[in-house]
Amino acid sequence: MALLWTCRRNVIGRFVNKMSLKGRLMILSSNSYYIQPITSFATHFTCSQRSVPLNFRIFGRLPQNVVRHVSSSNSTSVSRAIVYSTEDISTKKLPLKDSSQLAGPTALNQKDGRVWFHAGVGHIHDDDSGPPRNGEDKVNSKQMVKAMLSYVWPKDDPDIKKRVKLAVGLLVASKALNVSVPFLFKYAVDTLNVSPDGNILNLATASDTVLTYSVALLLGYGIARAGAAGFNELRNAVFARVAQHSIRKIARNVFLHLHNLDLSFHLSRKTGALSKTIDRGSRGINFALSAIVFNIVPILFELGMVATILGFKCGPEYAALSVGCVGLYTAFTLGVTQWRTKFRVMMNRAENEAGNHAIDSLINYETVKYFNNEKFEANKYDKSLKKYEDASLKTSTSLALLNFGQNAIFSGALSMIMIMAAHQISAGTMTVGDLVMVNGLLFQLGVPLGFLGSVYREVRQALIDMQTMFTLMTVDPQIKTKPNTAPFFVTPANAFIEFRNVSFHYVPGKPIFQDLSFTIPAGKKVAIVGGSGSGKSSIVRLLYRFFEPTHGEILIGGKNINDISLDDLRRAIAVVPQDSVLFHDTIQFNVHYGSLDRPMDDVIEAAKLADLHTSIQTWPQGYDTQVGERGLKLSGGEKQRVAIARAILKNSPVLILDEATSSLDSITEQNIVDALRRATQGRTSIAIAHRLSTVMDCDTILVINGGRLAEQGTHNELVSDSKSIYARLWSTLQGLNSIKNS
Ligand SMILES: Nc1ncnc2c1ncn2[C@@H]1O[C@H](COP(=O)(O)OP(=O)(O)OP(=O)(O)O)[C@@H](O)[C@H]1O
Repeated sequence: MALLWTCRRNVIGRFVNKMSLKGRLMILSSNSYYIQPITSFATHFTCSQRSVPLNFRIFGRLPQNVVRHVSSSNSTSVSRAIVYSTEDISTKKLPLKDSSQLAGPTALNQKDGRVWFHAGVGHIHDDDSGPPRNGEDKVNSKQMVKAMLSYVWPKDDPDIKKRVKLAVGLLVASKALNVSVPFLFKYAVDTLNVSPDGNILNLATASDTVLTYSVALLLGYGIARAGAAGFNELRNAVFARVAQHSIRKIARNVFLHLHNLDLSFHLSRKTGALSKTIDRGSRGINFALSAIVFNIVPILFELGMVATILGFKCGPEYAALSVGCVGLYTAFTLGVTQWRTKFRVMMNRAENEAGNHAIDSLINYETVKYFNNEKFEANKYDKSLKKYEDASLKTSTSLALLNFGQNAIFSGALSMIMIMAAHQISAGTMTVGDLVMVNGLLFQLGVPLGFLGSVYREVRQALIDMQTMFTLMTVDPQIKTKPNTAPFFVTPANAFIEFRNVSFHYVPGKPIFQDLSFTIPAGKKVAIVGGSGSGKSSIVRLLYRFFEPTHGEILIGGKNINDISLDDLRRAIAVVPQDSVLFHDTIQFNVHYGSLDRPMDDVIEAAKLADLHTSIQTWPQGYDTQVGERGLKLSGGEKQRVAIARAILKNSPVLILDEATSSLDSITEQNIVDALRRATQGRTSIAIAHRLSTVMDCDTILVINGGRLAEQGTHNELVSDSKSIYARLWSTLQGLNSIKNS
């Protein structure tokens, strides 16, 4: 059953209108509910500052008017909401009078306190960059036109403006010449057909003047046609720079914007689809602009001219018929195109699906091979291709219908006008030249009209693409530098870190930290250990402000990291992540990436410290060795050493090593541990490791368990308490080592 929620008060952020999400309604108590997402992006489901209705489809039986005043203390829950059944939304809203009348768990047909529901407003997304999410309110047409104009009419670029003006001038000239063509033809025909006294001309006795005059007119006809085409092409050439310039500018801006968005945003999006959004959106601007300025407006302009000429020259019925024909033609075209759009959407979707599948499958080449799943992958790919094939067939068939209908309308109107003209010619009120002119004018009008369907469809698509892209531009990063934040420099001397009563979760209902507190003194080497999934890497993400705690504070140098600019904070921390992903470039580029303005000597020094330099020298191309996509041509250990080298090159007062040596053999690991000891001298360093042997010499070891700091101390202190988690971990490790060595 579909329900309407009206959020009354903003809880977390802005609500996304027209979205499609899946989640489950958690019932905490008789009047306390919250939405538990089951897809990652649904995490972003929030209420609006505005009242925004949203349809929910609940799987299971639900009474008509179900919940009133949904509330919960949980930060991700709806603080206050009213739920109505959809049957009532258009006419009257029927909230329950009393929240005590809430449907109980049985009525909600829920299991273990959960009701599964599917929410959606029926918005068709033909682009799997996904529906708008957190903070993404769809931009409206006005905002879009404004944004579009800012690129084609840039305030600070007179050259572009000049080009736009010139292009419009060329357009008017081209249309004026175009309309003059049938006139010149008419006069040429009349000159050759009718003598100055109004009788049929006998060409055998006609004077040379008649011939010269008609030749001049026909020459003019040719020049006008060529001129119209020439101006048209010139206009395209002049406008090309405007279009390309705006595409480049907007693509750059969107790209930069994407880099400013939160990690959580990127984790919930498909990267391929995002790049498509930029690509399609920026091209969409060009297309929509060109189509509107050089197609739709010119058609209207030409129709106006033709109708006026026909009205004055041949009579109002001609004007009415031609306008009527164009009106019917347009209505038919738009109607059928609208109907056909869904096939196009299906095609796009299937194409994206097939593309995503192909990429995913090829990226996982090795996994596919390890499990002999080539056939399975091919079948899955073929399923998407089949969908594409079906949709593509429907697109072609419906196009045939569109073309036929357009031709039928146009030919019918043309014949009627010709018959009317023939009557007038026989009555002597029109000449044969007039008939030729009417025919020419209508035919000329038919040429751009023939493109109307595809232009309309493409413009609609372009507008959707632009909307997706501009909507993306409206997404505000949740994590950003506060305005007027004063510069703050973390130095090795003040790089002490404190987590103060930090609570955090990625997904509501699954807390990662609860009241986590610890301090890391400046210049000390601290290790964080704990079971897999205990939240060790999450500590790093919180410190780096990739995510924000739901409660508590994180301080560096005695200052809350929220009060430090992201730039200052992130400059102070160098991270060697758990999965080191490299750029598809050379080793040198990848190490240099740690600090692009440092000289090559420093790059080599960092590589030496990371025990990488010797390996690099054994490769034929040395530092110019290509590492392959995501560094796939390097071994796990080599990748880790590149990541360590670039972190060393960054030269930050805080160095974080997240399982930085997990892929190394014992000798290399020992070399690196020694090197890191030197590199971390005088810096604050945090080492996350499963292999406790690598953290034995740390000044403090923090043991995380159950979202809290369970233990802390030096290795010896922790091992001496045989009941400690650390001691148990240590003895397990020792046991494993003795099995290995026996
Ligand atoms: N973006 C995310 N969205 C939802 N859950 C997440 C996300 N990132 C991590 N988690 C979950 O948070 C928990 C802690 O993850 P984290 O990576 O911090 O653990 P860890 O202690 O570093 O684990 P390991 O030792 O296995 O690397 C895990 O259960 C993980 O599944």
